[in-house]
Order: sequence, then structure tokens, then C-alpha cells
Amino acid sequence: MTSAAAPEWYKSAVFYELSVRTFADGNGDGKGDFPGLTGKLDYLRTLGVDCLWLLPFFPSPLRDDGYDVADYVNIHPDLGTLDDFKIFLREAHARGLRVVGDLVTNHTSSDHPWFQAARRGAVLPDGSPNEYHDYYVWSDTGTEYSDARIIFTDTETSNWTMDEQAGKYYWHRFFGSQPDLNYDNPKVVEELLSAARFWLDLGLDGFRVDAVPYLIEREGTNCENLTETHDILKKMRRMVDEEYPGRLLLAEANQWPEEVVEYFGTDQEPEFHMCFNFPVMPRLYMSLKKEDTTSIREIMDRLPAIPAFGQWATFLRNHDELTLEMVTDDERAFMYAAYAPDTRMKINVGIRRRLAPLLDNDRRRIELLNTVLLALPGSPILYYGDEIGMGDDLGLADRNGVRTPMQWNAGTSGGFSTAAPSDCFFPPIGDTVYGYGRVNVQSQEQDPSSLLKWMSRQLELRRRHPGFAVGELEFVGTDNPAILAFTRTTPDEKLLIVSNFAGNAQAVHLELGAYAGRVPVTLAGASPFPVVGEEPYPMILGKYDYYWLRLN
Ligand SMILES: OC[C@H]1O[C@H](O[C@H]2O[C@H](CO)[C@@H](O)[C@H](O)[C@H]2O)[C@H](O)[C@@H](O)[C@@H]1O
Ligand SMILES: [Ca+2]
Repeated sequence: MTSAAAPEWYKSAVFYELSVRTFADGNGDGKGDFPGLTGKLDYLRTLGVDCLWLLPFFPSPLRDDGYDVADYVNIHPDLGTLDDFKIFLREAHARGLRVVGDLVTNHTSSDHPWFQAARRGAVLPDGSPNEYHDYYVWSDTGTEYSDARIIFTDTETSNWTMDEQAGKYYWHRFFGSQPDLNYDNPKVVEELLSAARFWLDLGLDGFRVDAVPYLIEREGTNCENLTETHDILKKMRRMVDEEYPGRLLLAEANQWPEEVVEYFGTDQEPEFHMCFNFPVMPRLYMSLKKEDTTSIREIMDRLPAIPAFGQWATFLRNHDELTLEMVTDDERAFMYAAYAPDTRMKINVGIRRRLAPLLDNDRRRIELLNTVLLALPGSPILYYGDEIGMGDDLGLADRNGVRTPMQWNAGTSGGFSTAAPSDCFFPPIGDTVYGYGRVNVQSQEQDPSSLLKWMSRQLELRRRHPGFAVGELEFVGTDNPAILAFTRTTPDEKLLIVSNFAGNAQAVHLELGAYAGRVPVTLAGASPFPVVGEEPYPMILGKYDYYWLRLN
């Protein structure tokens, strides 16, 4: 299987996001590594995912968990060697698994040799120009671009920080330890393209590209989504299409539908193959608490059409906070009240909790949101540990509470490492509800009704019906807002997905008149429902229940 032979593989792939540092420790030093991850590839294959997205694995001082890159073309020494990486990639490919990395484009670590050189000023002591100075964005006053918002609102008070050595302010959209690269400098563009080539030459299947809206700054704008930023990203895509056809670029652009869609580009001038659908994510949770799915339909209807090569990336949770940037002020207040009862759960503009605790560890709600995730348009991305219902640790700083070690078994440190829990990079969760003694892969593998086994069966069902991946979406009218009903249609089949977002059994009538004469049949058990007539089609769903059907 090569990416060039199946260039649109990403449209039907299920992705799995993981951090090498917290997945599996191969040498017992308490830190996950590539040999450890390689040993878990069979688990991932059996689970039924198709592509792994690895969080940044480059040398880094880890002031932002690796999103502060100090060297783009090497492996963080804690995670193994470049040879370990090559073995991992070979073994992943041998199992039919693709692998994408995380390309941190907007900024480097302040420890990066480019920034260390840049701080020496525009002119070196011997009078020669310092080419690295112009790799970053400098100011004498730190007053420019005042319309740009601050993203890490809990820690940063300005997007400018004074660098004493340079005697100037440098620009940073994230932490002060992450100076923004100057993309008006063509050398910077070339540096990042060569970094990407390095990994693509080794066989990586592509990148999730981090924080893409912020590459270019212009006075009088909010410095997001600028035309000049898109021009650079289109150049990156041209490089990939010409030199590495079939490899993937996935945009992390946390933006409203009208802006995010621009990151696909057009058929003539393509940009990203995939973009995260940030706006729909919080509305899935909101709908559950409100028992009203109107906001899901509204936001999906608001998504503009995308080019034929494009595919959305959908997700319930990731390594960051559950971001609330793409909701209104009222909706954000609702979400905080509903899902962050403890102030420690709030961070920046979001909620730092994992899926299972967010949903009160309620198996029905966890299943419901996952089924909607798997059925809505887009390729779903699962976050490691959510397939077994892992919890979080509010005692850890920043977003690290949702990045605790994968729980493999009930043994030492949950099977993540032979090191003691206190010697692990982050301590494994040990509490009585979510701790590794109770929640772990090994016990769920032995339990046919576990969340893990359910997830695996659901992924298999999804794989058997290509309509989930590429079918046309059409919402079905209902007389009950708690019920979300839609069809996914390909030339070969029409799927009908009906989901009850209410905590009580619900009756509903579906407007299926256009399909009169057809018989809904369950996908899992091939069980026929009453034939559809001209009149609204009645259905009863138990609390948080769902049907995956085919209209025969
Ligand atoms: O590299 C800096 C950060 O980039 C990503 O950030 C995104 O996360 C923010 C919330 O944590 C979000 O509000 C923003 O829109 C995103 O760009 C990355 O996923 C982070 O882990 C990283 O710190
Ligand atoms: Ca290790």
C-alpha cells in the first residue's frame, strides 16, 4: 500500500492521535518512546484505525509539550533515535497503518538555534549582516498589530516580549517561549519546506500542520487568515503534490466555517487536503446538555462546499482543551456551566477534561457522541485512551491533565512503563474510577461488552459502509429537536442515522416521505423496521439511543 497508489486514502481513514511520550515506554525510563510505540502497533491495527497522528516528537525543551521545536529534523532523545523512528514507520506501514506527524509552522522554541542566532541583532559585532535576525518578527516598541487577540489568555498578557539581548521585542502568538517565525522572509518558507521534505523522504505520510492561520502579520488586521498566509500554504501544497503525491496535509485552523473552508483552497489552487471541523465539536456536547440538536444542523448547514479532493477531520477531544473559540459568548457561558463545574477545569478559552469525565463516565453518552462522530461527514480522529474511557488529572498544569500515560493493564504504572508511577513523565491515573487498576486495555480486551470492543466493532461497521466516509449528507426533518436524523448517500447505498440526544426515551416522526416504499434495516443485525410510507415515519428511541440503518 503506497499513498501514491491510493491518493485519496485519507477520505475513508480513521485517525488515532497519540503522544509517543505517553503511549508506551520501551526502555523503562518512565518516558514513552518509539520502541514502546512499535510494540503497540498490533493493538492499534486490531482496534481498527488506519492512520496515526503523532504529536510533535522533535528535540524540544518541552515548555509546550513539544510544540516548541528546537530542531525540526531530529527525534527528541527521550523518544529514541532516528533509527528507532525508521523501524517504527516500517512496522506501521507493514501493518497497513499510515503515519502523519505534526509540523509546527508558526513558531519555534526560543531555544532553537535560529532564535539564539537571531537575538544577536541585525548586524553582528564584525559588521556583517545576521541573516537569522530576520527569521523572526521584531519591534522597537512592541505596539504593532494590536488588533491580534491573545490565544493563551491564562498566561500571556501581550503578543510581544522584550528580548534583552536583542534589545527589541519579538512577536509570539502563543507562549513567550515560542517566537513566531517571519514568513515574509522567503528563507523561512524554504527552511520549513526542507524540514517537511526530511520526514516525507523517510516515508512519513503527511502532516497535521499546526496553527496555520497566524503565519503572517499585517497592521490593521487581526493577523489571522491573511491572503499572504494562504499563499505560503499553497506553496507547501504544491511541493507535496509535485514531490510527494498522495501524502496528506491537514490544517489546524480553529476558525468559523467561512474562514476555515479557505484552507482547502480550490481545485485549481489547492491548499490542504483536510481541515479540522472545529465549529461542530462543541455543539455535539452542547446538544447533549440542551437535549436539542438544532445547533449541529445549523453549523453543518453553514459549512460551505469543499473541493472534490477535500475531507473534513472530525473529533470529540484532543490533546488541548475542549476549545470554545468557535461558539458565541452565550454558548460559551452555557458550556462552562454545563461541563466545567470546578474552576480548575477551565483553561484559556476552553475546558481541560477528557471525553469520559466530560460525559460523567456514562457509557450511553460516550457511545452516542462516538456514533455521531463516526457518522457525520469527515474522517474521525480518536484521541488515545478515549477508546477505553480514560480519565484526566486536574492536578497537572496546563493541558497536561489530558495527556497522562496510556493505561495498558493493572500492573506497575498501568503497563505504560516498568518505572514507578512517580518516575513516569506524567503520573498514570490511579484513582478508583478512572485509574489503571479499573480502566485498562487488557481487561477490556477480555470483556466482550467493553467500550474498547464496542469501539472496534463500530469502526468495523463503519468500514463496511463507505457512505459514512464519502456519502452526501442530508438532514432529515423531525418533530423532536432532541433527535438528530440524517442520511449519507452514495450511488450504492443510503444510510439513515438517527440519534437521541435526550436522557429519556423519545418519540419522533421523521420526514422520510421521499423514501416511501423503502425498508430501514439495521446495519449491525440486519433487522428490518416497518416500511416507510408517505406519512411521517414514527420511531421510538431509548435514552441516548441511536440507530444505524440502511434504507433498502
Ligand atoms: O503550538 C502552539 C499551540 O498550537 C496548537 O494550538 C491550538 O491550541 C489552542 C488551544 O490549546 C487553540 O486555541 C489554538 O487555536 C490552536 O492553534 C496546538 O494544538 C497546541 O497544543 C499548541 O500549544
Ligand atoms: Ca523510554
